Amino acid sequence: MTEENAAENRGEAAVIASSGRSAPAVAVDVRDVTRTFEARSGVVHALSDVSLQVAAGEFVSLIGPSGCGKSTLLRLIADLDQPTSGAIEVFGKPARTAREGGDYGIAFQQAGLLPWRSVQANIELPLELHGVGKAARRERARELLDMVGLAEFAGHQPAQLSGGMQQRVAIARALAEKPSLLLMDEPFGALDEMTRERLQTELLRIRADTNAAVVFVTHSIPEAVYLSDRVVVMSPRPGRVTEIVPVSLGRAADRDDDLREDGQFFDGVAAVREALHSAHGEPVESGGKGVDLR
Ligand SMILES: Nc1ncnc2c1ncn2[C@@H]1O[C@H](COP(=O)(O)OP(=O)(O)OP(=O)(O)O)[C@@H](O)[C@H]1O
Repeated sequence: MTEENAAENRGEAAVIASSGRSAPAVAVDVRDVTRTFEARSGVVHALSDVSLQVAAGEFVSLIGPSGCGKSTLLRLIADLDQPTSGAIEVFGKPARTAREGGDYGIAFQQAGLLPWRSVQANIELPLELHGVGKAARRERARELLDMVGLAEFAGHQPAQLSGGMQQRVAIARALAEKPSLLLMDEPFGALDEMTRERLQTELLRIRADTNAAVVFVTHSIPEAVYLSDRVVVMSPRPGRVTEIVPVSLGRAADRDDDLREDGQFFDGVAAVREALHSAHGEPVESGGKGVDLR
């Protein structure tokens, strides 16, 4: 794929950014990052010399076997943890500054909603923490509830919603501050296949509307291919980036459910599958630990 095609796939934000008229073209810049943990059993080398750039407006998935450091990398980008060595910048700023400035929203596998707050109050929470006034908070929450199709459930408690609905609330909350970057760690991992597909399509639409860059951790190859501009394939621990597979399925706004039965989609799935198996040093026929080949 040519750079122009890649830029086109990444969407307008990257194009605007590369022309120098808008925000920095690079949303995330990870340089030579290593993370080791001191565990009881000894030193755990979670990440080794990882470098990765994500452009503004680009959707990048991280895929690799269980324990290869995907969540660790996401947490480092989010400034929830610090690298042992190396550096991370988010929109040209240290990760901490980006966190304090609310430059990114974050969503995990468990929706993580506060059970005692209503759906609307959960969505308003990041705005409340940053001192946004009541009327503005309410208006933004209403917009987001519309966006994720939950306007009627504003006053419900999280426990009254299904898992998929709760995850939509979590995505709405992550979008509350109009972040230019979304960090998502297996956000659809706990959902049934139908709900998962629906939310994938919804995420594509939200991304087309907001032009946010996304770093998305998943175990599912089809999910990574359906959503991404590029799929970053990681090796078993210590996690390294072994290959970056470009996906040529067009802009988020042009992707829909029919794509799941398209030859180009299957080609993308095959390319990621092969890259994963090379990273494991395994023949393509066998399943990789912790990776969903469906
Ligand atoms: N706080 C910690 N202390 C010790 N070891 C840790 C810590 N956090 C992560 N690890 C180890 O680092 C490695 C990478 O973990 P991480 O959760 O990033 O992997 P992952 O690729 O996200 O795994 P999975 O796909 O199973 O969620 C694992 O071996 C894990 O046990």
